[in-house]
Amino acid sequence: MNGTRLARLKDIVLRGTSNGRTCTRRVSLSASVSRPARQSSQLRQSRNMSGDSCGKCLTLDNMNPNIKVMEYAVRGPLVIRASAIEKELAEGKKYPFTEVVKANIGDCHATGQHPITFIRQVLALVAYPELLSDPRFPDDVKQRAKDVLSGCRGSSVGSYTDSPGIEIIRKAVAKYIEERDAGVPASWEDVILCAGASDGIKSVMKLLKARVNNQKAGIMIPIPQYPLYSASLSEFNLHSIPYYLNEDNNWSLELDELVRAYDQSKDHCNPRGIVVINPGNPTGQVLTKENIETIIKFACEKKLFIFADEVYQHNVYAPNSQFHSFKKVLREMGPPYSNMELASFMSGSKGYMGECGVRGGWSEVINLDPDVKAMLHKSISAMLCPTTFGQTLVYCIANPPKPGEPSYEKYIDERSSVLNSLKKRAKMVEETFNSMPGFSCQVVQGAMYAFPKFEIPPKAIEAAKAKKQDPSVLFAFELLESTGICIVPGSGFGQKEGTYHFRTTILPQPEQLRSMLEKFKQFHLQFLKKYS
Ligand SMILES: Cc1ncc(COP(=O)(O)O)c(C=O)c1O
Repeated sequence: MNGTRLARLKDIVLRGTSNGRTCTRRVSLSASVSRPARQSSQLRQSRNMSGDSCGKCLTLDNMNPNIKVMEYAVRGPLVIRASAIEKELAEGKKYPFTEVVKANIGDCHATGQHPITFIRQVLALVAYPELLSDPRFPDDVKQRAKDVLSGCRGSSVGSYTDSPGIEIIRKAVAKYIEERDAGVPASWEDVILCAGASDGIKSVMKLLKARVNNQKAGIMIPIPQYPLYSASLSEFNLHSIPYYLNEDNNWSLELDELVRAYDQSKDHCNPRGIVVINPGNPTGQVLTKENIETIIKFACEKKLFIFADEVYQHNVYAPNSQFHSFKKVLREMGPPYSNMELASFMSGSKGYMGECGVRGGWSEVINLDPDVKAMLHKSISAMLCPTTFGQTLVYCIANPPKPGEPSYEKYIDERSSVLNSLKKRAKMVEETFNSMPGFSCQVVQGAMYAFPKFEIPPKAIEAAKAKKQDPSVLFAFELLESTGICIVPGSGFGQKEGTYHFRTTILPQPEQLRSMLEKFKQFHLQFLKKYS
């Protein structure tokens, strides 16, 4: 048969022996593979099976190198150790503490936050529509559940939905955005529902080509950053261009630094985008409108795609801070800025909802070239659809109880109680760290974290060096082993050379947080003594 002729192949079954046992493997080959390619593939497979006795096809040597270089500190080695300690405690092993406090991750319900009743009731009804006639559920809850079910094929959340999400929910999100942005129009066709903001961010980021004009494409990211960004950039083989937030000015984002970072990156990459996290994680700063205008002007001049991570838009605590969406500011600036490409991201995991495990969020992507937009939709369609529970959560956020509806008062009560308590905890954390010797903690204006700077004694730095660890990692491990408190070392987010930080959430409930901070203080004194 002609070697170049394409042959249509069915699945083939390969047989080999392993330790005397016969093993069989079904290998699905692509629909059109040239005959020589097929023969050599068969040969490789059979060699592997007989020679390497059913050895692994996928090894560290031949796997995707981009995944190997990925790091995600929020769930890194420290957290693995914390989980191991938790198990050991449950099995009766003795530690100088009785519980592990997971202050490493913004997982609200895991640290005792109560779910919002309205959200859970709507989720319950869409899951089990028989309850629609149950008098314990208020009418507005029933109506929201019916709305969602009417958008589901077969009136069941067990069906796939359109890939960008259920149309009535996308329309509700567009309306919500318009109201949030004081009437600046939003099109439902620019809204894409996603399985958490992480999913939305990655879907847009993967549109960027990894190499442009023979150079790696680069994305500007804040330092400190939320490690999803560095991890995703590694995964997509894109270059990180770090720009530093100014800690001395409450983690402000300054133009000079953007220009420096951009100019220095030009030798080794082709800058294509900029990520801004507002309110900031891990730094908790809330950008002013003027600040956002400056960033937009910079991005316009340098032709950068803007990724506005706005998942903490409900979490603003400082009395003189206010959330301004990038979309609103950009539209109000008029042309050419109002025509810039922007993707903004929102999540059901944060805010007053804290429904991290439900996996719901949205992206609003504006001014995209229509052909690119078609590609984005094609790309997400390969993943079928975001979860219907995640979409239902989004519907509850976008269409919450209105004044006069039966759930309204309880909803407002629960929502304000979560947000007011977070505000108090933000203050408590900031004040405690600022009272500790060698610590400085900026005002937690928003989000769910504090990122204090602290001094580490030279002997501890040497001890860390001997272990090939960043000193912030040594501190965090010792804190965990002595107190059960799990935080994330500053090195996981990026920190200026010679400075040491860590990130803690403000999420433990007030009593637990108070006791955690007390233990933290005592540990710190012991640490200073140990390494003095
Ligand atoms: C800044 C930021 N962006 C995105 C996410 C991801 O959120 P989600 O749970 O919606 O994927 C997080 C989660 O902590 C975050 O802090």
